[in-house]
Amino acid sequence: MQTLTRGELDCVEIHHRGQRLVIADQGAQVLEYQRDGEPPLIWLSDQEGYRPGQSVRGGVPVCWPWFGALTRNPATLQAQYSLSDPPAHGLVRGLPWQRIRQHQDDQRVQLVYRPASCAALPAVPTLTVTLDDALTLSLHNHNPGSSPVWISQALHSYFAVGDIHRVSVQGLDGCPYVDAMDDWQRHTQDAALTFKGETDRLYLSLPNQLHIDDARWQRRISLSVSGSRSAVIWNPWVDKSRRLSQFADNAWQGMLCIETARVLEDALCLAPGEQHEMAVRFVTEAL
Ligand SMILES: O=P(O)(O)OC[C@H]1O[C@H](O)[C@H](O)[C@@H](O)[C@@H]1O
Repeated sequence: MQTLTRGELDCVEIHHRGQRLVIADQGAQVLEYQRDGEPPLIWLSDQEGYRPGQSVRGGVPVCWPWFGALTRNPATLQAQYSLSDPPAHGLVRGLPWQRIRQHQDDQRVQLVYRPASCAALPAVPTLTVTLDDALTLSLHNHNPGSSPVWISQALHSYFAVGDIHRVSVQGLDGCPYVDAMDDWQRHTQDAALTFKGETDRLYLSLPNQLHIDDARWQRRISLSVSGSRSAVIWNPWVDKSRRLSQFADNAWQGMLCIETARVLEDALCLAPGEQHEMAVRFVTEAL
């Protein structure tokens, strides 16, 4: 394990059992993850400035304690805040986090992160990053207060793909989703998901495994999930790519976000003293 900087951000780089992982302290954001002999598994923008206070475009930003626009969240969750201009994706992705524990042996490396200050946060988030023969991210919530707390969240994972036109997502068949590109209407997924334009959907009632089949790179990425039944699937396609910060005009062709989440009616309500854990493990195999 070694420390390094990317732009103005402090990071750690880990090499373990044929894998390379880079994590920024800011936001406890995984930036890079690659397995020897494979293309990157996690996508990272080549237009990134790595600035304090600004979420890095790519990697795995932690969206917490709300996902997306606050106004798209359940009313009980919105009512917890009186901010004039609440940021998209919550409060912590541009904050400094601290490494509060770390462990390394021959089998695994584990790093545990928490925001440097939780005083202004509604609960306490902890991100555990575990690298054994694969990468597992686990987002833990604890409500230490005396009132219930509503939270929506996502591990906003940007996956690297060979060509988005030749990608399909398996495991969604029959699942309901809300389509942000269709006036937030509800639909039901029929068959595998393929990509033919801007895609921004919130899926519900998911199974605990999804697969990204990448025909160009002949690779399947499997996501094994616990503590979550929802995910956001996003590709900005042509026009939105031009409007996005830190994002090349053609970058949409080589990325896909599947964001393990607790959104919409899958949002969390933590009773006083309650804890919750949501985890996702990324495994690859040849197609
Ligand atoms: O630009 P950001 O705030 O990082 O958001 C990037 C994207 O995140 C999610 O996937 C949302 O569903 C999209 O609507 C949004 O464009």
